[in-house]
Amino acid sequence: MISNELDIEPWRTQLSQRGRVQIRDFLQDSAADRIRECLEHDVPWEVSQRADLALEGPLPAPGEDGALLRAAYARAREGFEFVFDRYRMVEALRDGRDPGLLLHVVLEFLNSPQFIAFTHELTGDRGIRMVSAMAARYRQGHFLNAHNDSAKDEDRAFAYVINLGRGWQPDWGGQLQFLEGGADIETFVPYWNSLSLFRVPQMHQVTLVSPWARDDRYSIAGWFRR
Ligand SMILES: O=C(O)CCC(=O)C(=O)O
Ligand SMILES: [Fe+2]
Repeated sequence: MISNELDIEPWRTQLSQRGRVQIRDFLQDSAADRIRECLEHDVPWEVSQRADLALEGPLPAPGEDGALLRAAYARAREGFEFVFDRYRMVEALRDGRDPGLLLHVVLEFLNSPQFIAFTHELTGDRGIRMVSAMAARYRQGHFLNAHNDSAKDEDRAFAYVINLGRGWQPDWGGQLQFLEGGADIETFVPYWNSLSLFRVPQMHQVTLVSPWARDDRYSIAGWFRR
């Protein structure tokens, strides 16, 4: 599934020195295409909002989610906020939902001995023993404000994002932006089939996807966990 042309060494060095790296052309083209097809056509998406605001009912159709977005923007003025669509891969596989969905195979691959060995080699952290995953779809106007990915009940060593928005352009928004003291220190544009990887905890955000973005910002993301 991972590109055969990937030379890990320079990325390992950059990751250990800077704590973050973006690797282009990460998956084999055919794997990226197939996963993207699944994300676009087969995944039963749900709205992801702050848990204390759990939205009732079905996902609003694109263009009919204006009220939801306006309310989230108002709350974002006051504190941490996010809106995007997600599919919880770990829970879905565990609960036997959506049999035959390609994402189940992806989750199994991410937890295969081969991929865990790859995480050890790339990060130098041999304590990593599992990879969590969720699929995400940021449509126009979606965002995820600053947070650091630390969790009380999970030992997250690194966060990863496999980006599957086609032909992504810098002016389409949806950038993964790293922050220090409230200022941006580095920005990763979510280019097609790139892997963004960074040490946790680290402040970061996903900026608003532009109204003129010609694709949705699809991704598979999660954590390399100890
Ligand atoms: O999609 C991204 O680039 C980052 C997503 C993220 O920060 C998260 O889901 O915690
Ligand atoms: Fe995050």
